[in-house]
Amino acid sequence: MRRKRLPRRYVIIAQRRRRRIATVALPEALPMPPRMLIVFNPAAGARRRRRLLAALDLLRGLALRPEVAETTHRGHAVGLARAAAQDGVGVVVAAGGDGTIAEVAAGLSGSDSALGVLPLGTANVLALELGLPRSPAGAAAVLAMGRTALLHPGLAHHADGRELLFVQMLGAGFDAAVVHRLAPGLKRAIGKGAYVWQTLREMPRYPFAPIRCVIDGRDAHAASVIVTKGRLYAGRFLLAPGADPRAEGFHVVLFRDSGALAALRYGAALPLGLLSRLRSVEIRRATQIRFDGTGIPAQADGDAAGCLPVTIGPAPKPMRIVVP
Ligand SMILES: Nc1ncnc2c1ncn2[C@@H]1O[C@H](COP(=O)(O)OP(=O)(O)OP(=O)(O)O)[C@@H](O)[C@H]1O
Repeated sequence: MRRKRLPRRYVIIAQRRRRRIATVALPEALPMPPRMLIVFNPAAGARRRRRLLAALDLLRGLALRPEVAETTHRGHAVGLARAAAQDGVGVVVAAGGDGTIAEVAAGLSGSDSALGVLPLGTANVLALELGLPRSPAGAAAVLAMGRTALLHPGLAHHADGRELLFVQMLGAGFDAAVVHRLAPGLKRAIGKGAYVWQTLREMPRYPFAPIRCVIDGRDAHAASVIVTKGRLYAGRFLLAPGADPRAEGFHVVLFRDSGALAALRYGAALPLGLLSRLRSVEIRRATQIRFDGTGIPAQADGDAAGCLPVTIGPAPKPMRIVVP
């Protein structure tokens, strides 16, 4: 059967075995396309190169001519994005997972360039948070439309003067220990299952040393903590109802109980969406946070981020992000 040709203003956003299953209508006149750079992390997620090519096909079909730069090492995306912003590139797209998005966002921080996202990572939490389509074609259609919203990243200050920008979350304690010890090869091979495996391995050996927290000037203690910009964690799991990366401030999730059994309880409550209802879990809204606890690991947007102490506040300026 011959397939009917759609007018150019329609974009196929999902196709399975040559059968079109969803389309999206673009506005009659697309805005003048800005210069676009796609920063591609070949180490993120799985089947990423094929998915990148599918997105590029669609963007080129819409007369967009994105350039592509491939990262060669951790942290490379920061410099690539910064150079593009200084060169006047209007949209810099992070093609990878949350770690790549955070690096591109750090490079764009303070500039007028917008952040775009092609979700090619393992968990893609920010993409889920913002309702970005996971299919390469759908994400490309969003980039073509060019609608933006404000994103309010967080900035972590380490004791040695290092600063680290994060877009989704910063955790300290047990979940950070899991991230620190996770083998990248295992994550590439089995995706999110690698986190479950590593969590089970860490439970009996993590020492659960107490973390001293100062949250907007008020003291608290916890076995583990997560400062989050968004509602979700590790995919679609509900962590902090009401949080939104497009809003200012943070939600601080305090896990008060320590030990392997408590970690197991939290791990079981998360996929059931019950974490925020546990009595030993407290969620506070805040704008300035400090965590102390020498040697306790930290993670930011799913990547190892050194150890405590760390002070967290908002990034100096919000940034624009391309959204559906
Ligand atoms: N060429 C590269 N080789 C190895 N690692 C890289 C390279 N480029 C970037 N990285 C690092 O890869 C790490 C993982 O990237 P990213 O977080 O985007 O993917 P992911 O972990 O699969 O996705 P998610 O965070 O959504 O689960 C980041 O720490 C990033 O700095």
